[in-house]
Amino acid sequence: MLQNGFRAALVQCLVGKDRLKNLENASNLIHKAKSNGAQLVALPECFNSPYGTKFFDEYAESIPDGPTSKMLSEAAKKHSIYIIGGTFPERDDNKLYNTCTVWNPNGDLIAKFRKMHLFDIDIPGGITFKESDILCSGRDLVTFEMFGVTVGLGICYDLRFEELAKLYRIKGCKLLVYPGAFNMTTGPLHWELLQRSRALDNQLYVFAISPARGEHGYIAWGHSQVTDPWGKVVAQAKHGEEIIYSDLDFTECDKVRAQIPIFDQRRTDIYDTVCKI
Ligand SMILES: NC(=O)CC(=O)C(=O)O
Repeated sequence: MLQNGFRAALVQCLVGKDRLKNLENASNLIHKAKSNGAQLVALPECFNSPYGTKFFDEYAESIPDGPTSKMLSEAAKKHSIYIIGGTFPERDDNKLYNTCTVWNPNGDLIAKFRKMHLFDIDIPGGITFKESDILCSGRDLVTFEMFGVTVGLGICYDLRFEELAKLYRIKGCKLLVYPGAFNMTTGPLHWELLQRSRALDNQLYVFAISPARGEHGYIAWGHSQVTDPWGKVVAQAKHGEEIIYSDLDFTECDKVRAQIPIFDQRRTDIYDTVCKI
């Protein structure tokens, strides 16, 4: 255990159409990350299925009953680590969600976050995507504790919404984790910039974990990334299958917060960010 934090591994796995192969591959990469000292392993958005509205229904599982939950729970327990299980389509009460699950070293499900802002965009000549054709959006901010640190969850498009990140900062988070699959249109300009912005605005670590870039269907940008509370990119993957590691030191959050105290300097007498839950 590091003195002021822990070692994290971001697993940028390649995802195909075969659910069981996807699970086996993720499980092998989790094993590898643990062998390299990871205490937290994080997976990408839609790691058990291709990313696309036509796939969500077919690959959806109820949580924690399906094979994807089972693999994540068993891997967390076997390796005695925390796992942020990327996302997979969740079925609940005949509705579908894009959902992130978190598992503790006993294999228990300790958090579940449903994508709050659905990815509905239309860039002519670039990309058109409408998650809301099939998915419902989540309504809850979700945090959990690990090694004394409060962690907040978001998924991909949620990264674009500063209000969500600010609410997590207000709730005491020092790490925000976004499994995400940006694409070849938005990825080059926005992926790194958005993560650095959320990290700098809120003076916390940000993780974003992408699938590796495939050749068919929705092409993910890749470049999974760790950004520190100063807004510096401290680890970044290329676009293929890869694991990146980062030794986190949460005293960096305390330092930047003390040295540049923007949180206490906010003019909440003029404006405010209100958490309604
Ligand atoms: N896939 C997403 O949810 C978001 C994305 O690709 C983008 O915001 O760009």
